[in-house]
This record gives sequence, structure tokens and C-alpha cells, in this order.
Amino acid sequence: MSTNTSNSMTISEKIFSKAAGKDVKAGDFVFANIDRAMTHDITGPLALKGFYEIMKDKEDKKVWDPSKIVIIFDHQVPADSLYAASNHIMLRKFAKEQNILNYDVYEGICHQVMPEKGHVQPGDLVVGSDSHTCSYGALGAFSTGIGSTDMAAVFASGKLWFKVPETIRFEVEGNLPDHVYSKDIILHLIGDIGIEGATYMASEYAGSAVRNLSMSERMTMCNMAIEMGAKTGIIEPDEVTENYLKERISGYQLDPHWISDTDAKYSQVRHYDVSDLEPQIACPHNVDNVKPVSEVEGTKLDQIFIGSCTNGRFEDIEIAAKIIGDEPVAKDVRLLVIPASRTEYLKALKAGYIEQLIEAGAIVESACCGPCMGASFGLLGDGEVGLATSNRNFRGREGSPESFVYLSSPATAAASALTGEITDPRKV
Ligand SMILES: CC(C)[C@H](C(=O)O)[C@@H](O)C(=O)O
Ligand code: SF4
Repeated sequence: MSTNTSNSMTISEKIFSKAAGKDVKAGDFVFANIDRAMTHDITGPLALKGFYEIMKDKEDKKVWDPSKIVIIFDHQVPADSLYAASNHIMLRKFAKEQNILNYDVYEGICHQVMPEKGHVQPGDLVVGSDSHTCSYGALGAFSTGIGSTDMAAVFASGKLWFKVPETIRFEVEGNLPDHVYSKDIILHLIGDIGIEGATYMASEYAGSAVRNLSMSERMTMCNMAIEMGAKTGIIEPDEVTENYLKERISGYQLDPHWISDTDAKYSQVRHYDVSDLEPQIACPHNVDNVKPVSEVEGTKLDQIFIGSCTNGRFEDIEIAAKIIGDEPVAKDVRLLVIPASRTEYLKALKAGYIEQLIEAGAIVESACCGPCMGASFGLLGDGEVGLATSNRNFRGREGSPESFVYLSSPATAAASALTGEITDPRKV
């Protein structure tokens, strides 16, 4: 399976060694073979135009390997403008002509659909033309976001240049207190290291607190690695990974090779104990402007958004529904719930959580990115304050440049929906 027999590599170095066909280490430049490439409805059109530009003098204008490319419509779905509709038409045609798997407007957010449908495995080198492609590190893959022009080159050749990143290892120990989740851990880590703290590094999350996380919670952590500047977030695969993949890939068995060697070299090892961690919140207008929720309690909210590739899975909806119970959403606040995928939506529906949330006053939309990046519906207007379970709160991210976005766990979001103001979930 691998070319590497050395015993001092990080998981990321092992993956690049496989992808380069020779042993490589952090700092090396490699021309790597890509295992999987993903594009979506916003960046896909530019990638396919770039691809045809590269192929313009070739008679055979076929992508390198259609079985390794996945197209997913999620950012502007169902088409919310004529512009989006024409992008969809262009991509559908491309997928059909090239025989590429295309998850159309119904399936959900790319970063949920990719792992959910079994397109990612430990040891894979995955690229996606979206910055949160780093999410799939939760499965022990090296996955990273690339631009549309690089994606065009991948479509044509299946290869891409990389500098093998250094790894920064976060050893996170302790048992999480009640109402504190992996979102609180990752917000805490980003608040601590800053938005540029891990620039061009692999952020490897380890330690007992990480081992205890479900796959959904691990995805939340890896998803936000880019918010500390990292090239990827990555977690060494274990039985949680194996169980997740066994449900998706028949006969899947974990390869023990895909973990960091005990004497692997890290650029930095940081230690955390989360036994006393309070619920965390990122305040406007930066993801590293993180505080304990208790410090901003009482801030009035206009909209609460539970969803996105960060926290829109069944587990997240379940946490929110359990906190909301039979209570109504506070007057004067809009609660928008958007499951991350059709599959997660159905699970929540069958468990009764969707009905419960709608009865409480929530607006539930079909799986998509929704207001997460302010390019579709559910936008915040001038002066409005939003709380979201997503991953970015830059100025104007969810709509007006005059609006304000806070980021939290689904538990904090649900507790806040009951009061209409930022509320510590430990108090409800
Ligand atoms: C549209 C896309 C390029 C963008 C990204 O790359 O992250 C979006 O998904 C986001 O979250 O801002
Ligand atoms: S849900 Fe948000 S962060 Fe995730 S891919 Fe969509 S726009 Fe980007």
C-alpha cells in the first residue's frame, strides 16, 4: 500500500510519500498523484473553463480519470438566480459528457456528501475547490482546498505540486463537561493560536478528548483547520473511522500504516486540557475573537442559523432539538435550521426532531449551504446580529457588511433560540 518504511513520519508525510511514489518529508516539493477531486457549483464552472483551455489543442478532451472526480451542487441550490441556474446547466453538461458523478441540487453540502458517500479513505490525498475541503482529515485523509485553476490542472492530469507541510500537533486531553462539544474545542484552539497560527501546516488533532469524539464531531474540528490558516486538519484513523467506513465501503479494513510514527517530527506540539472548558463563542468579525459564552451572554439576536458543513449533521440537530424540547423559539428571533445533507435531514426527520423544531417555530430548509457565506438566502440585514453554527464570521459573511455574526456550537445556538439572546447552554 505504501512506499514508506521509515519510522519517523507524520501521517501527512506518509500520505505525500504515497502520492509522490517516494519517501518525502516536510519542506519537500512533490508532484503528487491525486486520489480524489471535488468541485461544486460556485468554483466548478471556472475549473471546467480552465480545463478546456488547457485541452484546447488536444483532440481528446477527456479528464484524467472521471471515476476520481465528484461534482456537488450545494452553494446556490435550488438555483436562487438565473446566474446560478446557468452554472448548474454548464456543470450538468460537463458531468454528462465526461461521465463524472454529479450530486445535483438535492444531495447536500459537498463536505458532508464526500465522506458520507464513501469518497474518502485514510491515506487518500484529496483536493477540492473549496477551502473547507480540510474537513475530510477527520477520516485520516490529507485533504485540502485548491483554486479553480489548480483544479483545471487536476482535471487534465490528476497531479498537482505541493510543498509537504510541517505538522503542528494539538494534544487535547480530558473529558468534555456537559453541554461542551468539539465546536467549543476548535473555537478554543483557534482563539488560542490565532487565524494565522498554523499557516500552511497540517493541524493534527490528537489526545484522549479527540479519540472520544464521534466522526461528526471530528469533522467539525477538521472543518475549521483552515480558520487557523492550516492546509488541512487531520486525525489519525482509529476504530471510530473504521466503523464509519465499514458502513460505507464494503469490506473496509483499517490499515494501521496511516498514523503518525511515535518519533515523527512536529514543528510544534501544543497541549490542552478541556476538562473545565466552558462553551466558547467567536465574536464579530474574526474567527479567533473567541470568548467564553458567559462573557457575551445577553447579546440580543435577530437570527440563529443551525447548519453548514461545520455543524449541520444529525447529531447537531439532535442536540438542538433536545435543548429546545417543547418550548417555543423566542419572539423576535428567526431560527433557521438547514441540515448538511439529505441523508442527515432524513435521519432527523425520522427521529421526530424536524417536526419538533418546526413546532417550536423554526424555519427548516432543504440541505445546502444556505446563508453561511451570504451568497444565497437567509441573509442578515443592516445592523442585524446573527448567531451561526458555521465556521466564518468575517464582516458581511452572512449578508450586510453592517451585520454581526457570532459562531457557536448547536447547543449554544439552541439555548439562545429559546431566549432570543446569547445564552449559555449550561443554564437551560
Ligand atoms: C464558495 C467557496 C469558494 C467558499 C470556500 O472556498 O470556502 C465557500 O464555501 C466558503 O465557505 O466561503
Ligand atoms: S456550508 Fe459554508 S463553509 Fe461549508 S462549503 Fe458551504 S459556504 Fe462553505
